[in-house]
Amino acid sequence: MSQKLTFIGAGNMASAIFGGLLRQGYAATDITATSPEAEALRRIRERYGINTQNDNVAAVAQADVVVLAIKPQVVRDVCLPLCDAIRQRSRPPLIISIVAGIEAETISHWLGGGLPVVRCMPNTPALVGTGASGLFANAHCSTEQRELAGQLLGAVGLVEWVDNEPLIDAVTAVSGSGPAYFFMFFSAMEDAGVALGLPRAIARRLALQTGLGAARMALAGDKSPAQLMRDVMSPQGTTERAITTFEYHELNEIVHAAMEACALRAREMRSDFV
Ligand SMILES: NC(=O)C1=CN([C@@H]2O[C@H](COP(=O)(O)OP(=O)(O)OC[C@H]3O[C@@H](n4cnc5c(N)ncnc54)[C@H](OP(=O)(O)O)[C@@H]3O)[C@@H](O)[C@H]2O)C=CC1
Ligand SMILES: O=C(O)[C@@H]1CCC=N1
Repeated sequence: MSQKLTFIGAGNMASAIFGGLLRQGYAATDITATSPEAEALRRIRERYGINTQNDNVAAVAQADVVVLAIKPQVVRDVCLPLCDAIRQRSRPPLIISIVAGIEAETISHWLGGGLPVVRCMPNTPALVGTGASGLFANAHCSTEQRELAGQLLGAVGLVEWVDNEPLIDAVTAVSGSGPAYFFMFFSAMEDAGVALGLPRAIARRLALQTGLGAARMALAGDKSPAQLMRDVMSPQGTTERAITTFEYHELNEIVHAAMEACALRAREMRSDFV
């Protein structure tokens, strides 16, 4: 994979992906990131050793792959000025958009139309090589471009393809935003552990290790998470009491409502920011 990658935007998610790629041995000299903030670019250069640019037009000129890693609010204003630079290319770059909500066709249109676009919904654990990304390729993508996008995101974690673009909103609700749900749950477990008398540092380590162990165990075996939950519950034991309490407070309904709201917000962004 010696493709020239340009990240438009060098924030949380871009640095999680290029940080993960660098950890996998991707050449720093093949990665460029852009930002309007000179100070942000200096920090990125110092920390990651990649190329930086404050001129998006110049940064896309030589790129094989352009990763759009800016906020949905600014994506239109960032894309429109890139249109000429992309049109002038004999072979247009592959566009990978990680922007929540905004459709591949809209992005292609803003960049000049008829472009190969892979919409990707990654997540921040990409930074530690344990990301989970959902990908959708538009009809202009070649098999090689699909494979390239899969390899790039695959270097930082799990890749799952969907063949229906609206499903990217569902991916956003499960894995794109998902790390935040677990961080919230870990934080709540830590606080509850402290309330029960544990030192905070110990409560945190126990909660995090338990999450890691539970995920590893579920991934390693054939049992469903629901079955694994039942396996922990001894009749009339402690876990049963905890699970009954979660059920009484309708945890399942809360999770459904939160994830529906998440997917709905992704859909709303199409009208808010287009
Ligand atoms: N964070 C997450 O967990 C995930 C985010 N996403 C998507 O990734 C995208 C980026 O999110 P995230 O990384 O969290 O956001 P950040 O705010 O951390 O990063 C966005 C970056 O874009 C920069 N930027 C703003 N304007 C321009 C411009 N004209 N040219 C180049 N760069 C510019 C910002 O610079 P400055 O700060 O100076 O304005 C900032 O560094 C979003 O569209 C989001 O939907 C997808 C999956 C997960
Ligand atoms: O909150 C957001 O809008 C982005 C998209 C998925 C995760 N963060």
